[in-house]
Amino acid sequence: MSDPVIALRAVKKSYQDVPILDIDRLELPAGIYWLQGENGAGKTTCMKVMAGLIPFKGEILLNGNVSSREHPVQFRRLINYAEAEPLYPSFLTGRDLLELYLHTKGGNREEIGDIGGRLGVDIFVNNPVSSYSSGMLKKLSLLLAFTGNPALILLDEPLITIDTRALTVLYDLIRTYSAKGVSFCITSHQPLDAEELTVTGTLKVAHKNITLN
Ligand SMILES: Nc1ncnc2c1ncn2[C@@H]1O[C@H](COP(=O)(O)OP(=O)(O)OP(=O)(O)O)[C@@H](O)[C@H]1O
Repeated sequence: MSDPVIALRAVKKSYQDVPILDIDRLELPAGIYWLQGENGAGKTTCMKVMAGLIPFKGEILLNGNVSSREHPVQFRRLINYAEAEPLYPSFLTGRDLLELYLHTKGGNREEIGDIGGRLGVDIFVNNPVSSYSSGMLKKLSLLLAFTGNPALILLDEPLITIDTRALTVLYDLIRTYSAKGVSFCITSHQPLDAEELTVTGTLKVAHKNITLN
């Protein structure tokens, strides 16, 4: 059997000594996962931990052997994260950020250009992000999440604020990338459209733990 795309081992996360996550073991085979939980349950914290963006105790393995502890650079190259409410330095343009991501994460420039066009990011990509609406920021963050060659893409509340045309494009992108072997973990308080996406499983965050159904 193939290695899980992500495996959490004894992962603990606290903020100022307040425990938020305490996950003994979680292994996810490749697929598309819907991460559920009440407000404040720890979904965003879990994504930031998985993405290696905030300190935590324990270890996470990607593709069976890339360790958050031992191979932090390789680890971050294999996982992309789009925030629920993205914030970028206001003086940068979307193009600056895109170039930075393509430079650091790599990936197919032509493909990213095509996705930018489909999401409608190309229209405003040369403007400073300070001029973006919340939906424009969201579209940019989603585009950035598809740069590089990730094994796993974490999308935090991707359905909110984007228009219906972009939503259709996003569902199509998730299906296409999933067919190419990329896994997804998606938080959404709204149900994911079952006609657009077949999820592999649902993950529930509650009582500091995550369970897979
Ligand atoms: N930087 C921080 N400092 C202290 N506490 C934090 C911090 N970020 C989050 N928390 C706390 O951690 C808990 C989990 O927050 P988190 O944002 O992960 O929840 P969530 O499941 O994503 O919630 P929501 O559905 O409302 O977005 C909450 O109790 C929150 O108050």
